Amino acid sequence: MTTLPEPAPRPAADAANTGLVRSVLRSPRGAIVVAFLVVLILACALAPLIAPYDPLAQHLSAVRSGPSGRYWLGTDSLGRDLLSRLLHGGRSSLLGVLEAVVTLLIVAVPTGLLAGYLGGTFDRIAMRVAEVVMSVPVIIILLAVLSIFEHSMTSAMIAFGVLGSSGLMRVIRGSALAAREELYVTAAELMGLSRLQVVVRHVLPRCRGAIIIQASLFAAVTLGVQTGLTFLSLGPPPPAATWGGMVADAASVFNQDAWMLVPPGVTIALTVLAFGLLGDVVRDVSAEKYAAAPAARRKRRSGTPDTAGRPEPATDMLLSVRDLSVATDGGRPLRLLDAVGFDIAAGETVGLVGESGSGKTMTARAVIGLLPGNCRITSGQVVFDGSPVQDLDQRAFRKLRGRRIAMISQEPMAALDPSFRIGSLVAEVVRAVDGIKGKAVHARVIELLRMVEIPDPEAVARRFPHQISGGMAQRVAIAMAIAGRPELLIADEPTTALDVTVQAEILDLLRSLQQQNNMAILLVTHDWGVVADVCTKVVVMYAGQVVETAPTGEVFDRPAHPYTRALLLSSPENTHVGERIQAIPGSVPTPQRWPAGCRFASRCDLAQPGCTEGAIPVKDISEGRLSRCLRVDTLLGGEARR
Ligand SMILES: Nc1ncnc2c1ncn2[C@@H]1O[C@H](COP(=O)(O)OP(=O)(O)OP(=O)(O)O)[C@@H](O)[C@H]1O
Repeated sequence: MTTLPEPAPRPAADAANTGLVRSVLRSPRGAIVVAFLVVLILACALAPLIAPYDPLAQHLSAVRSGPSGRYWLGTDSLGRDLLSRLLHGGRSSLLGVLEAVVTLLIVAVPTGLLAGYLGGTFDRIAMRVAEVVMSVPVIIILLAVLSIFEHSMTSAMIAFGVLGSSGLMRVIRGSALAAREELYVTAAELMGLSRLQVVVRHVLPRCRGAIIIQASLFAAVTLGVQTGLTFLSLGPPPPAATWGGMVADAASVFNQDAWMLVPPGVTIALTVLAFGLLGDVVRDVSAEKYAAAPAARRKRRSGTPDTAGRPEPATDMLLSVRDLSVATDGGRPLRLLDAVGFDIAAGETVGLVGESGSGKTMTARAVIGLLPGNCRITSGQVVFDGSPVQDLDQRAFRKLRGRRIAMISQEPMAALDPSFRIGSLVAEVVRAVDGIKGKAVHARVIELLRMVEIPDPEAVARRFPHQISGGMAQRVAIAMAIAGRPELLIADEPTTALDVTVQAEILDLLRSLQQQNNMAILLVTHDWGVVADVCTKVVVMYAGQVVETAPTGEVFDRPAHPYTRALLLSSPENTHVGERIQAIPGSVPTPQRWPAGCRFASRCDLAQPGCTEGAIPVKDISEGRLSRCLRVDTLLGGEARR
């Protein structure tokens, strides 16, 4: 194995991994806002210690005195010290804001995360409830609460937090929906992490920026509402010091003494501004961070694998897929996989081949129990090590996934969460699949990185995903996949995103891991070179069906389906320099347009009228060879025109 080149550091992406708090503090606006809020909160919290006077004490000899050495901000109409009242009033105001924001977060964060991540019924119910809550007139509810719990600002603020939560819930749901599409979230699921672990570790951090922004804007609005309520004497009754009450006192004597309005007015305005600005700063910093992070999104795929033939699963096989059909949910289900079937023996490498859209990925995902949310298995069986697994619920499947069956994808970089160091990502999987803790985890992480032949694993473990090369990222993804010592590894085009030299290294690595661990591999690929290199058997898929199954050697010599033959002829490996690639005319029909009869007929030069008249049965040609073609005898007899 050749040594991997040292990856060039990519400084532009460093920001992506800097802590959000540190990034906020580094921005001048952020530093000023945070400093202001910290000083204000501390001053109000320490009011009993630092306020110069009792906020209720009346100094009748100094009524409306204006700022002076004795009363820094002056006094009100009863001679009470404005600074002391401001500090004490701030305690109840800021406490009220805290109560509302905490309520908001308690209600909105879990609901939004679960609605976005789980989708389905929970999402629909949560969204309907949110719509109802949003349509409720807030001020009426607050007045009702205050009339029931007289002068209880805490009750009003909790009610306000609940009423405000639907907005934040929808924002978080949107972020969670987007995060759910990230490859690294899928990868975490594939590695066997529980849903809670995936949500807390990979989805929640993606929503963190949105949560902070919305919470700080909500704090600004809450302060305004609360001041309004205390202004109307609906909060703590006089003579208690409140910011709204101070504004009300000042307003009543505004014509005689305008100054009294300045201390509470400026404090309220600055505090509202600070909360609002904090949200802005967090938004800007988050935008920079995510602009720097890898933007790869998981592409939605419509897959259709197949294999038909023997109705009974082979009991001596590690994996036996039989008549597996997958369709979309909903009123008009759309069939995406049609009676797919194939077997994989322990330690065997099977290539799943076909053009884009033929259903390879869907098959792979059905095997590992992670179909897209809108798809489900409608019939057939997936038998793993003798037990049917197609009906297992997610909890039961998680015991298999990452442990006995693992998967790696074609975009390793996108499968690694950019916010965590490599060591931490691998450790997370090790903890989940091995149940070990402490120093043993680090030792296993290094062992795994060594197994995938990463030079200087200690150093690589400390790097972030953007600081390693694509080839090294794929090695890390393989290390995570083999952490649970799987018996079956599904590799979905593991080398597509890599350059040729690195492709060869990764294939070598897969081959050597397979030999060391007797691990079976289902290799999804477009590349006949890869098939020839590592696969013992080939399953060819077209438009949601398996059209041919054959030992690798035989498929190259004598393809038993016109589609396989056309695929081979269109492969660059079969084209000589200066020769045109023999592209297959037309394209794979989408599941909406699958024709009756042979789905390849419109592109096939051997097609005859009988080919389009009805479903084509799978023919057993010889030991290990199946073909879904009526003209297979002609094809194998060499009468084909090309
Ligand atoms: N969630 C989905 N809902 C509806 N159709 C889907 C969904 N995912 C995939 N499909 C459809 O299923 C078919 C097979 O898709 P699949 O991704 O399995 O193909 P593939 O052979 O793996 O292609 P590629 O090599 O491009 O990944 C496509 O027609 C695709 O549009």
